[in-house]
Amino acid sequence: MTSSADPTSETRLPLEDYKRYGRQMILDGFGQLKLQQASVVVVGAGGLGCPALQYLAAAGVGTIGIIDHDTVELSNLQRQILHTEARIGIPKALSAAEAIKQINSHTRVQPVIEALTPANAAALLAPYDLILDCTDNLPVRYLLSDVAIGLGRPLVSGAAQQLDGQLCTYNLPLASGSGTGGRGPCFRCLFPRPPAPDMVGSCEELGVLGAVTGVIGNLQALEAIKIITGLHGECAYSTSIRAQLMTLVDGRPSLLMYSALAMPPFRSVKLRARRPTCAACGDEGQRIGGIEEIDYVAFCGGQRTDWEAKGLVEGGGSVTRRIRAKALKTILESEKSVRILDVRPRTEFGICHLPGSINIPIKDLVANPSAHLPSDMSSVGEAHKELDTYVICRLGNDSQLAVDALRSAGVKGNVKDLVGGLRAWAREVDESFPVY
Ligand SMILES: Nc1ncnc2c1ncn2[C@@H]1O[C@H](COP(=O)(O)OP(=O)(O)OP(=O)(O)O)[C@@H](O)[C@H]1O
Ligand SMILES: [Zn+2]
Repeated sequence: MTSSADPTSETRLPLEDYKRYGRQMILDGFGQLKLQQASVVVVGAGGLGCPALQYLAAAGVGTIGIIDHDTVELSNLQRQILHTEARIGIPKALSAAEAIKQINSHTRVQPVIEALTPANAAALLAPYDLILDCTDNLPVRYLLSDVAIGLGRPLVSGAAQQLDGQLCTYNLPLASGSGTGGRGPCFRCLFPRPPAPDMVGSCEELGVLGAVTGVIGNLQALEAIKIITGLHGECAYSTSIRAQLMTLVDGRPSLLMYSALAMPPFRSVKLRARRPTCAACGDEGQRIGGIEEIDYVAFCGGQRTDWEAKGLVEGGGSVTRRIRAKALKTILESEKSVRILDVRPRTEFGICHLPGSINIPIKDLVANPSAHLPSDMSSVGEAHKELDTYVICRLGNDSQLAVDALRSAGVKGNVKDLVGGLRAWAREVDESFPVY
């Protein structure tokens, strides 16, 4: 009998593993033992983390860490496929751990119910060979990139929103002689400055299709498996995955972009080499300093409080320009004629809307306010036409922009927007109104 299916390994796999993993072990150059000896940490057990965890566990990664502070909600189940109706309300890290143990009872699963922060990141991530960024926000993306450099770990980063996604591996060890300083670029090399906060939206605000996060999460697991097993390039077989990572990877990293409706749906952009002046990984230039001291949220332009971000409070706007749901209800129940302008996209208006409301999507309204107004609103100044107007949207942010646009177009009369949007309407006035 031969000593092992992995010709260079010193240790043998348990007998049943030949059966379990045989389909992948016969792939050219595949190192099952390396997967078993590897440890991978997945930060975020949401839309990307769930599919990634599922494939990592099924493929036989020996140790898997799961870091997430959040709990399972009903709105997660459309895409966060490891969680179930029965586990709503329990921490995602525990729910995902339970699910992957059912797939592979041999996996050592290490759930951590904590948010990754500058203070705890290095300690939480250090035990692992490889890091997967499956989170959904920019401050954590920068934090993970900086910590990955400090620890010398590759960082497989995914992002998905609406029908699009991106995949990129940062700090990837390159084959010697590639002239790129031994490692691929970090996130800061490519994005030294974060985009303006207004350019960044969440899945809650912009939407996302579950199968799209599935595509990117799967690709993250695949990248991790390629790096660990040596499929990424010429591999000097070693029982120590960390030692191996220093030498094995061949080829330049690239950014993979996926767009479900495009043809072809995948595009790949070769990344520039590591920037010598990068504040995080560069040899020259200013260094970022101690990670624990960095305020990543402020670096990314600050963060509106949750309440403000969700449009539930007045924010900077004047109170006289806004109305609360209960007050709007009283007005609608009175004899007074008013105009309700709903500025959500047409698809959302089609899902549900208030009776008698008119739909003018915010994009159309802002692009050319006077061209898209209801006909009686464009003839400004005629007293009898000056109906009171109430502008509504989903969360109460776009409606504020719409009021500004209407005023700048010269619309007079009483124009207010609904604080908290239709979300507040459902909560405060009509519980039967759909929340989405
Ligand atoms: N600093 C962090 N540490 C650990 N986990 C994080 C951190 N920041 C974000 N996450 C997690 O990353 C995951 C991102 O997944 P996703 O966006 O699909 O979920 P979500 O935030 O529940 O979605 P939704 O926007 O619909 O509420 C979430 O589970 C979130 O809790
Ligand atoms: Zn860098």
